[in-house]
Amino acid sequence: MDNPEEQARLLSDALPYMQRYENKTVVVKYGGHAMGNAALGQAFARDIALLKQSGVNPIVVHGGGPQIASMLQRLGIQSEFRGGLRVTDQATVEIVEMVLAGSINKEIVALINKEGEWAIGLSGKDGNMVFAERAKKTQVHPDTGETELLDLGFVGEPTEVDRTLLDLLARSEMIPVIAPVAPGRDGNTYNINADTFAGAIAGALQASRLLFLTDVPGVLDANKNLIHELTVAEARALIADGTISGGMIPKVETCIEAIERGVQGVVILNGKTPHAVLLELFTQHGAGTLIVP
Ligand SMILES: Nc1ncnc2c1ncn2[C@@H]1O[C@H](COP(=O)(O)OP(=O)(O)O)[C@@H](O)[C@H]1O
Ligand SMILES: CC(=O)N[C@@H](CCC(=O)OP(=O)(O)O)C(=O)O
Repeated sequence: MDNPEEQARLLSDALPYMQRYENKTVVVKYGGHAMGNAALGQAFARDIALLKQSGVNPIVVHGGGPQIASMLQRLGIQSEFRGGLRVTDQATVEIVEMVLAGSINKEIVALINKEGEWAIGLSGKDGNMVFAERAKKTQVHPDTGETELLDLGFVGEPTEVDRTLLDLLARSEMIPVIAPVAPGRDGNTYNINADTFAGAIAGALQASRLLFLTDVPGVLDANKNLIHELTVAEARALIADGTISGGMIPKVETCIEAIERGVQGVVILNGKTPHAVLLELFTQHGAGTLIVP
């Protein structure tokens, strides 16, 4: 773009938004489906670097469901999902930790560092940041109609979040990049759904924004049109009437919980749109669905 007038207009439109988020914490959940190709990954890393350079305190929580699936397949380990969560035995949790806290985490760190920033890769285990307990998910048995506890193995729910390390990093040049794995007080390692993990971190930090980068433009209505803004009550109604289904249910439920914990606004947006994070935070109309109290 060479037109100086257009450049000036863009800058003057963006500046008030940049000031609005100065010194504010923004948690970005980078989903495995949003990690498309190398160019998109670099555009994401650039957005995170630019947020830090604009005075925002960005925190990245990443997933990696598809990447875990392909590694399990390569190793010949069967895997299944119940209630949207991966049933995780001892062999699986070792692979989950290896893929999430090992390869994916370091790839994202390297991409951000390539943009001239100082990212640091962590999991819930570092600095006693997160402790988890065995997830207590229930489902209604299709034959008996009784509510039963799902046996998901080492799938965890965050029960304690200590913000000491994250507060320290916020005062430094470092950008935390966190894998959703955490220890239990029982000595086990737990696999935590990345949306749930990001919600817990954003809640503990009372974040200004929590962004969920996925592979759809946001929450879609019954006619598949993007809904730009939803209240908690409207979101609940869309779950109840079936407009929101599948993987979008736990995502929207996590949004609602995060708002109830004090996060000011949660956005679901398409991570496959280049520079989705910048467009969401620094333009008037944003890019996805904003869920507000
Ligand atoms: N109302 C809806 N609006 C948007 N997506 C929906 C809706 N209902 C169900 N979905 C599904 O939810 C999916 C996103 O959830 P999920 O696959 O778990 O994302 P991620 O892996 O990024 O965490 C979409 O790809 C879409 O198929
Ligand atoms: C318990 C559980 O299901 N954990 C997820 C963790 C990764 C994740 O959530 O990744 P996405 O955000 O890319 O889906 C898993 O094993 O796939």
